[in-house]
Amino acid sequence: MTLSNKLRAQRKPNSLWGHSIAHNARFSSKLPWKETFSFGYHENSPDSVVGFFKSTLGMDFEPAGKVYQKYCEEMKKLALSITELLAISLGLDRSYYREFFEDGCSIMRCNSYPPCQEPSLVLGTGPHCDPTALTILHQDQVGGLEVFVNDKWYKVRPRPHALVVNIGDTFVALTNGVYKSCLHRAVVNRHSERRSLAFFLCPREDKVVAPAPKLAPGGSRKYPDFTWSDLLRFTQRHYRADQSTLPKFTEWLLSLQDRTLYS
Ligand SMILES: C=C1C[C@]23C[C@H]1CC[C@H]2[C@]1(C)CCC[C@@](C)(C(=O)O)[C@H]1[C@@H]3C(=O)O
Ligand SMILES: O=C(O)CCC(=O)C(=O)O
Ligand SMILES: [Fe+2]
Repeated sequence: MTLSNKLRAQRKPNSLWGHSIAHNARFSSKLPWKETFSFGYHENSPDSVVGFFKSTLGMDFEPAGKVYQKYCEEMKKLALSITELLAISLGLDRSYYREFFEDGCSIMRCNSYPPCQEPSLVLGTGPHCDPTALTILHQDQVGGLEVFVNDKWYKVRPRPHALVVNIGDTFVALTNGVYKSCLHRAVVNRHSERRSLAFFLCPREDKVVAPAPKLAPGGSRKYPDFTWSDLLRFTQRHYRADQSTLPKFTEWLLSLQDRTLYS
């Protein structure tokens, strides 16, 4: 993407969609050493991705838009199939989460991590759990994704034709904490640019995120009901997603409800 196209596709304030360099329009410190290009995918609008590419980048990008449209269609199918396995693992009907997510608008993000002369001083993407439900990541062969397990960072080595799948915060709340979201980050290197494609499965914005009754015996709830729109807005306007997004969001939401209750 040329500089003029990056400027044309620049992410607008309070919008997730478009091109961003280090998120410098949103953050003033700990800027991520990366560029991103993000857009939404909704299977009910079959040319939404192609339309976005053409409108933000011009007619020359129609072929690329068609490729990403097809990619998103396949990622959505795969993500819904993975939710069936997760439902079965929890003793729920296999279509339980498929029905919850199938009419959602997912987020597609292209990450580019330029090489850095001082890689130990920066991070491509800082430590975080994805606020979304499920992430399917395709990374190139450069390497840089790391997960935090048992108090240590481990490299997730790239494997040709393999995808990385991780659970996000929304799925934690949907399972009342039975599943945990994966803490991860992306480091950079001195010599090569690294690229990754992240497909984030999300429910429709007005869907209420609440666990199946079977997962909250006796009404024992770890998280309040919320909509995906509530959590998305929290990450875009109030809090930079990190390893504590869900507890901080819960605190924020309950304080809002208290204020509303007693105002
Ligand atoms: C809902 C989202 C917010 C982020 C993009 C999607 C899912 C992942 C989130 C993010 C990548 C987590 C790390 C921090 C973040 C600010 C980033 O580095 O891009 C997050 C995204 C965002 O807020 O734009
Ligand atoms: O690029 C990667 O390997 C990870 C990116 C990521 O975690 C994200 O975009 O949420
Ligand atoms: Fe992530």
